[in-house]
Amino acid sequence: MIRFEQVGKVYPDGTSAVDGLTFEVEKGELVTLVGPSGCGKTTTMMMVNRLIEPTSGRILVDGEDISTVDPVRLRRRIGYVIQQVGLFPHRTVLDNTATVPALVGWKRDRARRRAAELLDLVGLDPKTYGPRYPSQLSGGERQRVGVARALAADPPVLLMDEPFGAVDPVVRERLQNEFLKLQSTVRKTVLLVTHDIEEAVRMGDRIAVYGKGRIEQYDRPGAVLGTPATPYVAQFVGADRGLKRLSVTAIEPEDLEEPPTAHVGEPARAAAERLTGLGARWAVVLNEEGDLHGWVAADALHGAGDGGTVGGLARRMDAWVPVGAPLKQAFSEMLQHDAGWVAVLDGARFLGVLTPAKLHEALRRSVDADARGVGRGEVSFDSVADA
Ligand SMILES: Nc1ncnc2c1ncn2[C@@H]1O[C@H](COP(=O)(O)OP(=O)(O)OP(=O)(O)O)[C@@H](O)[C@H]1O
Repeated sequence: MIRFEQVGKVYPDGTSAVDGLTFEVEKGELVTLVGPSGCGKTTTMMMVNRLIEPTSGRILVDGEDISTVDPVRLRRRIGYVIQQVGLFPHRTVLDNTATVPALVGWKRDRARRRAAELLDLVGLDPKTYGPRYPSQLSGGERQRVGVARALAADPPVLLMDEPFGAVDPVVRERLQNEFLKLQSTVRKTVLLVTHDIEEAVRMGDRIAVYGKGRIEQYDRPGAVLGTPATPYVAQFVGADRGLKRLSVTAIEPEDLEEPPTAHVGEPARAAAERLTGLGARWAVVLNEEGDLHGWVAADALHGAGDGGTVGGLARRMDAWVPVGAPLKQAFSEMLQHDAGWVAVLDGARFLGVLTPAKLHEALRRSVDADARGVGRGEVSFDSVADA
């Protein structure tokens, strides 16, 4: 989809920004370009929409050498999101979002309808936010408008330069998650520039780690963390790269334990006896549909009088994550709620719990899979126990 062939850029003052860049981004893939300041990430990106022209090599988009494509026509196919967002201060959020469709000749009504759809998609209610001006938004909201605007004309390619750089870490993580969710539905071909290795491994299907003006390693996040190609990459990803793996390893159903369960309507006495028989100190409480209701302590069940039900003694389960979430999120929930385990849900349905021991196993399996260069799902569970 985007192909760099021996691309180089020397600025007029003689600065060589990048040299011999050769890599390919597949259709629907999100590639992060990561590296320290001045290593050539932005130059790389701006060559794709011809805001900067390479001095050697060529870039192909969809098989077409872009030096032969009219820049204006090219940019219609390429959405661009930058850190400073660059919204027009005197236009409403709705009109800002409708800018590109209007530019490419859509009728005003159609452009605005599309803009409203896009605002909705990035989590901003068009009725509330559409009429506002950019100065009436928070930094995170402005950033979302930037993303909506870039997507408005439905370009197949999206360039994002430090798109979440201007907001605090909490908002940043939320925006990253929202964008990943969005990307899983819109499947754009994305180049995302960041200097933050954590962001690069979280967001990227593949990562290009830049040294000065060149790519030191181009691979899946797990491989970059697991087997850094050069000492430079190892230093850049940091000594705590094992921890960073928590961000890129998803919780899968086979990671889960099945704890004792009890049902909302079940008599407390019966549940208490069952837990004693199992030697369990607590149980997960489910409703009739198998959805999570909460949890209950064995002590509480034992203390209940006749006629008490499990539902009456159940407590809310605060520590839970959706299946497929990264291990880091599960770990963070455990710490935040001082819990020894987290519930894992598929929608509302209870799938099981993740314990610290299982979390460790999942991490080991992910290391194992990357060491062998195979997908995680193809590694048998036994191989971890043997490792
Ligand atoms: N117009 C220019 N003229 C001369 N040199 C430039 C120009 N623009 C960028 N450079 C230089 O090219 C190199 C790469 O810059 P670039 O902006 O691509 O890096 P970057 O990795 O995006 O950095 P940052 O993370 O700080 O934005 C740097 O040494 C920079 O000083």
